[in-house]
Amino acid sequence: MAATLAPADRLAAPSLRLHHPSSLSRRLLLPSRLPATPLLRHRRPRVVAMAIETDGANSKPRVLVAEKLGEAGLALLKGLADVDCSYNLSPEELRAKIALCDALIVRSGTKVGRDVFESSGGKLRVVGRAGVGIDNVDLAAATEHGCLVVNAPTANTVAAAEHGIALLTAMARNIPRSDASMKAGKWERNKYVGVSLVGKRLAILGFGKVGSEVARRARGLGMHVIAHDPYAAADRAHAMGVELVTFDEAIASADFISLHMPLTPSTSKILNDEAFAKMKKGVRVINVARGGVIDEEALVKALDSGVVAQAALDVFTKEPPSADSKLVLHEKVIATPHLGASTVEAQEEVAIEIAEAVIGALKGELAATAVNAPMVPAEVLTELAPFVVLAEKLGRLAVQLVAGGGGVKSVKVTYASARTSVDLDTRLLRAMITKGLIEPISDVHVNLVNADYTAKKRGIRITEERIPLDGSPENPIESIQVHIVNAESKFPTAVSGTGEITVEGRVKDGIPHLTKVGSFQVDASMEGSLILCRQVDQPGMIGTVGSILGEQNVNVSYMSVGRIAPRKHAVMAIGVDEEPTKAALKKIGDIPAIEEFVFLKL
Ligand SMILES: NC(=O)c1ccc[n+]([C@@H]2O[C@H](COP(=O)([O-])OP(=O)(O)OC[C@H]3O[C@@H](n4cnc5c(N)ncnc54)[C@H](O)[C@@H]3O)[C@@H](O)[C@H]2O)c1
Ligand SMILES: O=C(O)[C@H](O)COP(=O)(O)O
Repeated sequence: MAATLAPADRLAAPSLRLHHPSSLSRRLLLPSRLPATPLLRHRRPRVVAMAIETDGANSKPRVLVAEKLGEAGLALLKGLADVDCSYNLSPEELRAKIALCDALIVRSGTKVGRDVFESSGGKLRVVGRAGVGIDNVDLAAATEHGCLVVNAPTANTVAAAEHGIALLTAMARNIPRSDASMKAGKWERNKYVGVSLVGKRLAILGFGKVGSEVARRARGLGMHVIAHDPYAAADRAHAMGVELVTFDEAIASADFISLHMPLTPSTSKILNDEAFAKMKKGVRVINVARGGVIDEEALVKALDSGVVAQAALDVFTKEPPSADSKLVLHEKVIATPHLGASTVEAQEEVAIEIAEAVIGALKGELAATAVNAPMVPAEVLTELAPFVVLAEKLGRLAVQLVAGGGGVKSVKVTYASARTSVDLDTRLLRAMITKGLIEPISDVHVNLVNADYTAKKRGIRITEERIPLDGSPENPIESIQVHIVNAESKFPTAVSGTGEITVEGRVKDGIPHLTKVGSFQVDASMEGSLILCRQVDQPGMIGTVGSILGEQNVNVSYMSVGRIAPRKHAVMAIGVDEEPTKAALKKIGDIPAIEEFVFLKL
């Protein structure tokens, strides 16, 4: 009985060119030779495999570093690539340069929009965001163009949290204004009376990496910390002495509100007129997340009305804000120019983290921290490597069996495995089957990033099923079957009893083997090219076909015959190293006992 797996929409999709599968599998097995940063060492790597084609065997990839990056990261990049550090590029300059670059590294100051991907002409393979927030990168456009986006998600967490606390305390004690007053020669002790933090209620909105580090520090200051985060685990919060509450509860009861969520369509302007109206009068707001999560006009009104007593802002909807920004100039606002990640230590760590991710991607090794591709644990990737090759070859084979070559709308993939679906991560395999299905019939380069997107765009629905097997789950997969549903075949024998074009493969001694075509069992190692014949099962067929190929100097790498019953019909799979001429193929087709035959490239 087949168990249905999760739907095939788990991949975001676009285009890194994968190398030939056999080289991909070698790459998947290669350990990274790069030094690990302390942070990376503590993390369990989640990875996505992809490989980059460069222009020639000796040419180095070219990396454009468009914003200042720490020296240690630059040094790592220079070990592999030609590095062009060009800062403060105009959008036109960036578009002009990008067509020459395999990778682009930015911080939050560079907008990497659709225009950038379009201008790259397909050369750009990876965008590295040297920081956390990827709201300045058009992820959909990256995915559609098959460009991997990686970020550096952990290296600046502490720096951002420390900056949040610095803003909170500086605001509460009027440090910036009293400092400015003193520098102006004044001594205004009564004017700058602050508020105490101890016992005050701090609401953290977004209890992720930065939010929880802020919470930890605020607890140390004696604050009562609550948090709102629809996706955070209550027990993790509880263990830190933080209570998770609803959004309304958080904003209505807080003395201080600190924002730590990403900017997304659902968090955009989450603090708006309506939200400010629910707040306790005299609340203080800190934002080191993204300017766009606050409706800045609404905040100015709330400051003017006294609902918000003070605001401390590191980030702005438009960066830099205009010189006459009412918000920045407001006397109740303290502002810093997006300095959350800007410590010496964080920038070195960020630079190393992003350089490693980009280099990994450029080498076709394991790229950690992919944002727009499924991330598969390294051990799973290694274990599945031979099946990755098999999966692509089965897809490639199946689509070549379709009459006309293009009429694929529905594909069913069946994995026979002793593993439960929870223990069998098939995203990589599905992506590679998709690659195999699409590349022979189009000029699109399919990879792990764009596989699902490309399939969807071409109207191909891919569903997955698992056939549960008894026995040891040590071998992840016993066999993979690719079924093309509702399609005519140019080799009708490939159509199984259920009416689908069916091919099945297994991995034997690390080598992918074709084990079934339609209802016929065969055993053919999947290398080079393949001739499939259906013939009357009679003596002399192997010799006849073999001598036609021999006359043409075509080397036969293997032959395998599968039959239903003696002297009835048989299917012969013949592996060939060279492509036979049309004349040779015609000669084979003209053998009277041959009923159907097809030549396939693997
Ligand atoms: N100012 C800076 O220099 C600086 C530095 C680092 C990070 N940041 C920004 O800080 C933010 C948080 O970074 P992080 O590393 O903690 O990210 P994170 O992904 O670890 O945490 C974000 C949290 O926000 C939560 N969230 C998502 N939608 C939410 C919603 N509607 N309401 C409440 N919570 C929601 C998520 O569940 C997640 O737990 C990001 O916007 C990042 O770009 C800024
Ligand atoms: O999202 C981030 O990592 C921070 O906002 C830091 O941005 P930056 O790299 O531009 O300092």
